[in-house]
Amino acid sequence: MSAAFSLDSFRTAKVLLVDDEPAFRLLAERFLQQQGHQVLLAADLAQAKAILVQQQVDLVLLDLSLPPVFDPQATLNALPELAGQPVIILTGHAERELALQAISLGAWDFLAKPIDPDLLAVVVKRAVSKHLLEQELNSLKRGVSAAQGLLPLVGVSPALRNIRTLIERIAPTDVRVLVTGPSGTGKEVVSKALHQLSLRAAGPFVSVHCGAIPAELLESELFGYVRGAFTGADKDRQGLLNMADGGTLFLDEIGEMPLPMQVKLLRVLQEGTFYPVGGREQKKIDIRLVSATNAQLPELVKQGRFREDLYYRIKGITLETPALDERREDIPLLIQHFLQQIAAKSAQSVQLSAPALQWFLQRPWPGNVRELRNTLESVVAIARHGVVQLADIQLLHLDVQEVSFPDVQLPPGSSLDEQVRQLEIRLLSEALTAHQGNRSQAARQLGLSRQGLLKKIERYGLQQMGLSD
Ligand SMILES: Nc1ncnc2c1ncn2[C@@H]1O[C@H](COP(=O)(O)OP(=O)(O)OP(=O)(O)O)[C@@H](O)[C@H]1O
Repeated sequence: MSAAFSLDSFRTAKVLLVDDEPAFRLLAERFLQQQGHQVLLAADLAQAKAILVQQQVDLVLLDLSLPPVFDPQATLNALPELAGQPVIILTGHAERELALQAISLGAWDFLAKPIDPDLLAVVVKRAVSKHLLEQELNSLKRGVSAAQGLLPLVGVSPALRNIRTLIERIAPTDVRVLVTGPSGTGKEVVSKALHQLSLRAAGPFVSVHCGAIPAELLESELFGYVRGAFTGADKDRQGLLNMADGGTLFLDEIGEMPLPMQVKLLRVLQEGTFYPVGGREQKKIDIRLVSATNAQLPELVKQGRFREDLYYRIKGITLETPALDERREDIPLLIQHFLQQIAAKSAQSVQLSAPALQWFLQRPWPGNVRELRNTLESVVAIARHGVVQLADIQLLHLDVQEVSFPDVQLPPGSSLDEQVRQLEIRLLSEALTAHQGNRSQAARQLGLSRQGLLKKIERYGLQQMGLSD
């Protein structure tokens, strides 16, 4: 095991002790401090929740019988609100049944009072170590994704750079995000990146295509149902909301959600609770909501097809993924990225001949990145000897005549600097794509020193191209 995982190298753990007996609090506090933990004290649930709003702790020690009602069941009902760190239940012998129930509700362990200090020390250390390890793992995962520059989100255009920066800033928060843009521009990729870089990365990412599920099924799919709720419901079934608990719920094509369902979703977002279809037991969930649409939601609001109150609830921060034709400098990188993916799947290298590459670079892509990817996959499938020729493309696209070299179309009205930047990116990525990411060969073709090429690669963020020496 690497040094990064050694438990001794972890920071001091924060333990929150919730117990109404002042003498027990005092003794337990001293004992836990001697064990090297930092201790926070609360006499009831309200105090405990107030502390948890203010700061993160690594463990909660929770007495079941707390003021003002001293009802262990009431304390148990609050367990989901304490999720986020392990909870150890402290209980009298008579409450053993309740303690077992607590474990089934997600508590980490339970200790019977009077408490054996040695046992307390061991159980606390085990729970705290687990929590710190999980945190370490999450931060390593986030670090890896960040170091890879959000690899799944390929692109060097200003729009893509902007989206990447925003993702890095807002991913660790729970702010709701609405991703808008035409079909196939990467809205789901953006949503997944938000999840991967969030504190919820170890939790589930549940994707729901609101337009693909028939209106009459959407409610039971989202909320789940109880046995007997309708004909055919022969047992309880969890809904997608429940499955996303602790993670991210991605509502794709939210503009297609039927109005009655919008009302129900609004209630979940306002209260954080819902009832399964036919059920009486309220469920509580902790999700981060990311929604996506290719529709103009404000237009749908004006037409009365989308609730205004829901629009403002889901909007949070809006990220826009532009059409591929508005950021054509991303095309060579995307081609290289998809070629590498195809090669990894088929375990053999694939490349485009120069005319084939030009065809890809010159063509409009109304279906955006999805169309580019599908087209690439289909021409690679019919190519021979691992090289796609223009003739292969002609077999599938009868309109292919010939391609012109070099074709440098730049957005009208852009400044000279911007035109030079785009032209450089384009020529560099074309050379790198033509040589399958080999820097030395690309430098030779461009008449640059290797060092000069490396500098430009760094300046334009072209490291994403999967480079070799
Ligand atoms: N920037 C990108 N980097 C890498 N792959 C991308 C990028 N953008 C899109 N893709 C790929 O393009 C395809 C379409 O992307 P995605 O499904 O995220 O688009 P979308 O905008 O959500 O589409 P729709 O509106 O139809 O649901 C996927 O295969 C995805 O992996």
